[in-house]
Amino acid sequence: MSAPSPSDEGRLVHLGIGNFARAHTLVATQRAGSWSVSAFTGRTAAMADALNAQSGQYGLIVRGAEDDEVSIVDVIDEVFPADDVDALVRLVADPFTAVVTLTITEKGYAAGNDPATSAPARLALGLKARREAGVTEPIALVSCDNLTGNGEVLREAVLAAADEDTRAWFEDHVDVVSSMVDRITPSADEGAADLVQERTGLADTVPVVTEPFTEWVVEDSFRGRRPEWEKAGVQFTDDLEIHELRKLRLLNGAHTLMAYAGQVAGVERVDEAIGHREVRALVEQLWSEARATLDLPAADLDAYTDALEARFRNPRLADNLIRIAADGSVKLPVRALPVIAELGGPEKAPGEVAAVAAWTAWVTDRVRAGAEVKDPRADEIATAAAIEDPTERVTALLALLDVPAGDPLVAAVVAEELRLPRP
Ligand SMILES: NC(=O)c1ccc[n+]([C@@H]2O[C@H](COP(=O)([O-])OP(=O)(O)OC[C@H]3O[C@@H](n4cnc5c(N)ncnc54)[C@H](O)[C@@H]3O)[C@@H](O)[C@H]2O)c1
Ligand SMILES: O=P(O)(O)OC[C@@H](O)[C@@H](O)[C@H](O)[C@H](O)CO
Repeated sequence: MSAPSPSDEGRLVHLGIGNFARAHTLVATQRAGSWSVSAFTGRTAAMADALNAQSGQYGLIVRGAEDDEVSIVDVIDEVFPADDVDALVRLVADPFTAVVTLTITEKGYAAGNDPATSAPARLALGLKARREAGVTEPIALVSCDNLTGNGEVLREAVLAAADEDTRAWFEDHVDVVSSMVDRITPSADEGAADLVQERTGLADTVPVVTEPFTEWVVEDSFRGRRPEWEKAGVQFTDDLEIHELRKLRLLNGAHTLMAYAGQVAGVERVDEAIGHREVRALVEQLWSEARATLDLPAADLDAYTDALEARFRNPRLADNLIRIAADGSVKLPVRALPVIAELGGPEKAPGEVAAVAAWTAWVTDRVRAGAEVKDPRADEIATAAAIEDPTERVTALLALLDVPAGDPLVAAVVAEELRLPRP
């Protein structure tokens, strides 16, 4: 860990320094070279303490189907806890800072206007300070979360929390950039720290395990400085939407379905879920529906889903379904429900209906077993899942996804729950 080097061309501030940013966007930033990185945790101080104790370095294990490649990533200058709002305000106001990237999870964008609990609100305070400091160079805010139009979602969240003068200043001084990110990054397994120590000598309490595949497609809309991410294979485009939809509907859509249907069927990992005959059949069905909404050549989509299947089958990645199962109430409304609507209703989209039914069945099983459901609406989910009558229970659960009572999806989900594979 160090101060910015005199040869650095700018500073990137990252918000939400979890596993994914350390496996993907920060690796690309290291490869681009010549940029200083300051990072913030999303909520607790734990990752800041851990990374600062090892000078910002960490081990990266790229886990292929056959073997591991281990290296040290050394791109971070300093890590701050999320509640160090003064540090964020100082860094965003500093003209040397030109880019802010975010991996704050989907729910982080709906966290409201209180800087104590909302990253977009903290960013709004930083932008206010940048305006007051008279900085003229545009700063780019780059969302790297799994949301359609993630830049637009970020813009709305920041503007909702900003004061009137900053809102007026925003368009001329802030670029909000959407991006599609892809690299499956599970939680590190217990042997990861030993492997890093053995291969690199680094005593690492927070190693990262990821897959060999990596893709980052970024909207080409920066007016100010940015890292030369092209050097790391990043693609820039004027038409991001199709890249986003392809990835979110085929990869994340299948992940979401497997997360719930796989656990309901009694398996724990993604490779087990895709290897489960009936769960795999549901994934095939969901893919055929999602493909019908994507304006891409069939051959490209075949190649994409074939590659996805191989990635899901990686027997060494050990990606636990419970990781992917978090926050269903936030993801299903932007992932499954739009495909159901675009295809003309539940009867036209049984694979997407299965994803919703697998969620209602899974949360019901968890609540009744007294197990945790990680979700910003966990309390409401617990109340709804405890209802005895299946139609009333599904109605109450789907209301949390903004599906009105009496919608045809309710009956479709009640029926589909009974067809889901069980152990
Ligand atoms: N892991 C992957 O395979 C992967 C791949 C592509 C994209 N992503 C995106 O990255 C996000 C983070 O994934 P990860 O693997 O790093 O998870 P992680 O659990 O390792 O890290 C999550 C980060 O988000 C922060 N966070 C959580 N809730 C927040 C909130 N309400 N407000 C602000 N920050 C919050 C956490 O503090 C942490 O820094 C995902 O939600 C997804 O949108 C992940
Ligand atoms: O939290 P989600 O549902 O957006 O994502 C969970 C996984 O699908 C996700 O982390 C993938 O591993 C990732 O999107 C692959 O690039």
